[in-house]
Order: sequence, then structure tokens, then C-alpha cells
Amino acid sequence: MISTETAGSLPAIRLTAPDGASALVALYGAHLLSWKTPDGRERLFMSERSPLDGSAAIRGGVPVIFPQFSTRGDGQRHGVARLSTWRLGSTGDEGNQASAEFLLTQDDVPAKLAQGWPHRFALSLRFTLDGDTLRMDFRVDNTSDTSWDFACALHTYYAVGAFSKTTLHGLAAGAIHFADALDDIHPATPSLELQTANARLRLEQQGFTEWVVWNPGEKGAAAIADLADHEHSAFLCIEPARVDKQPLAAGAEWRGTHSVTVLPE
Ligand SMILES: O=P(O)(O)OC[C@H]1O[C@@H](O)[C@H](O)[C@@H](O)[C@@H]1O
Repeated sequence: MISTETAGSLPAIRLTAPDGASALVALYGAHLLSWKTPDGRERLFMSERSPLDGSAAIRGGVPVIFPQFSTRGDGQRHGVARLSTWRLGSTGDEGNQASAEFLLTQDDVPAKLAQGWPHRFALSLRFTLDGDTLRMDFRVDNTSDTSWDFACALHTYYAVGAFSKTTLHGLAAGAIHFADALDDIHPATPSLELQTANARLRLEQQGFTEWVVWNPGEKGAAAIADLADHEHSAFLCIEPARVDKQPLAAGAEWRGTHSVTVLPE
């Protein structure tokens, strides 16, 4: 079931599955603000200081990064998609699933941002709730008649409860036990397991090339205006990403999928 809500001052779409799983997506950024599993538990982190008025990127949930990752290029930091207002596309209810697609083209990007990346494109991001799984299907189409380069990521902020009691398994580098700030890029492996103080999650990706793992630590968090000082230990970002810009031919499409499943404890 689909309904409309307001988050801060942002229009948002609520998806509710028959089993009670729910997701809230702001049109600004096609930004997933909340994901609750059928047991009613919130699985994502959202900063209590995040702007929710379209004046700046939202801090938490799942920011959509496109066409540049972080400062790896001379364009807008983390791209223009998280700063643009998307449109609702098709929605569906099938069995126990609920899904909604969000769409963005060059024409939706604020003029000031579009100047910095003047290419024709179409993005589609579909969120599907299916029991204890959230799936995000991301598609990038080059609708221009020349090739352009892009990077992208789904910058998921997990609510981990206690950072220092969190472990990540499944990276080529081995298990990570979190203690301090980190900002690392790992080659993509198809599946990770995140063990937090009170949950076990399987993170899967296809089509992306890396996992980015980020937490600013105590000092870093103090320098981030839209993050309260105490919040750094409550989240961890684990992001399926294509960190370096790579070409997409005229008329071609790219697809990436990210699924998160809450496992029995
Ligand atoms: O503050 P922003 O623009 O949302 O970026 C947050 C972080 O995003 C991560 O993906 C980057 O690896 C970090 O370097 C960056 O600090």
C-alpha cells in the first residue's frame, strides 16, 4: 500500500506491506528515510540534526550518490541526485511485497547543479519490501547521443545501536571490528554479514564494484554540523558503490542491486 506523508517539510511516500514492513521515501533525493521490518523495528539511522527541508542533503537513511562519489572529481560532492527532487514512478503490491519506483532525469535537476553536469540521463530507483528484506534496484540510462562517465553509490546508514559492539564479515580484507573512525574502500564481494549489538543483517550487492565503509568517529562527528556529537557511535555506513567514474555509452544502461535482509538472531 502506498500513501503520502510529509517528513519535515518534504513530501514523502510511505510503502506498507501486508505483513507490516514499511518504508518512507522523500521525493527529495528519492531518499529512504526509514525502513521498518514486520516486527516494527527501525533498521536505519537518521540524524536528529538532519535538515529535512530541501536546503541540503539528508544525513541518514539511504542517500543516492550520482554521478560523482565524494570528492573524486571536480563535480558536486557526492553528486546531484541527493539534492534533486525525484518523481514517483510505478508502484505495486504483489503477494507480501510492496514496491515503489522513483525517477529522475536531467530536467529535474536544479539549474545551478545541472550546469556542472550537463548530460542527458534517466535514473530509476525501485524500493521493494519483502518480509525481512529490503531491495533497491537502481538503473542508470544514458539518454544522450554521446558517452559520459559516472560513479554512484547507495550510501546506507545502518542503526547499529553501539558501534564498538559491531562486526562486519565477508570483505576480502577479513572481519572488521569497529572501534574508531574509518573511511575505507573494499573490492565488491557479493555478500556481507553485519553483526550489531542487537541484530544480524545480510547485505548483498550486484552490479557495483566496491563496498565503502564509513564512520567519522568522535572527532569527525564533532566537525559535521548535521550530526549530534553523541550520534557517531549509533551508525555505520556500508555502501555498495562504483567509486570511480566509468563510461556509459550513448543509449546504454547500467543496473545495480542492493538487498538487506534481517536474519534470525
Ligand atoms: O558528508 P557527506 O558529503 O554526506 O559525506 C559523508 C561521507 O561519505 C562517505 O561515503 C565517504 O567515503 C566519506 O569520505 C564522506 O565523509
